[in-house]
Amino acid sequence: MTSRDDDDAAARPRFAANLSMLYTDRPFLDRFAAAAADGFTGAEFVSPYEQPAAAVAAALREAGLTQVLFNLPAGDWAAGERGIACLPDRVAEFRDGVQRAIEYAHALGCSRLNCLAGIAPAGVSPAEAESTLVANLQHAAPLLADAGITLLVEAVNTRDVPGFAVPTIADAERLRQRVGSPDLALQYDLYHAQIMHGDLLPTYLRHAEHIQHIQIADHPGRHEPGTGEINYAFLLSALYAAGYTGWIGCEYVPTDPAGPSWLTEIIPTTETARLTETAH
Ligand SMILES: O=C(O)[C@H](O)C(=O)CO
Ligand SMILES: [Mg+2]
Repeated sequence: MTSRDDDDAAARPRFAANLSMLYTDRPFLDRFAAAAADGFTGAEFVSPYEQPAAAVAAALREAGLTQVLFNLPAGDWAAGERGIACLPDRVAEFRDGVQRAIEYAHALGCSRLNCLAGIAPAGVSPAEAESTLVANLQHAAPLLADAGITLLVEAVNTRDVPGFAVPTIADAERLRQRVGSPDLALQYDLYHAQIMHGDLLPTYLRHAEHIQHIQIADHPGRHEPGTGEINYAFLLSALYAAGYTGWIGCEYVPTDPAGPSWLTEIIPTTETARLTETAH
């Protein structure tokens, strides 16, 4: 497995709008067209399951977007759940969710699904939560691979989500190795990584071989690039110069009433790409 997205050999950024965070002033199915009008070519979101798959597929098709990613069913989001994969008493629900996710992914032509590990509840030891997570991923990864879908696991920062079972990408990589499946890859969310440890480009380079999807937002605030401390002009150039050819999921809370003008302002340049050579 490599970090390269084999369906597109050209090293140029491709941006997917996260429709759970962007365009939230309109109904979910209307967000696809809004994203396309603003220049996004892909879509991702937390969960399509509240809508019939055919309705989501029609909105995607009419907008001319590629469905890049969504999550396996992640529990009761409104109640604060952020995945159920590490919960020992939810294994049957997790496994049902894998089948449901495959159906939606096929309807949407989506080839990546993210597993949110969840928050280990009080009364469950870290060892038991991790064994549950490992067994669930060992169950899901080959099923998805047979369906033509790559399973990803994402680290989420523990300031926003206290107790999240996979806090850093190094933890995600240890988990990937323990699962031992060639069909499990990593999702690298730069916002979460900035909060947990920073060192964003060297961290990418350390794990590049297994990273199949990247998400972005600035910090602090989780707003669009250009609003905080992360130098996305440099980073995006450097990621692609280092061989990443996948999608960039734009998973941020927008503040600019004019829309995503940063998309045309942050354009990777050969000058910043050159700097990656010294970043290893
Ligand atoms: O929280 C995240 O970063 C995940 O990517 C997600 O899907 C929940 O928004
Ligand atoms: Mg994310």
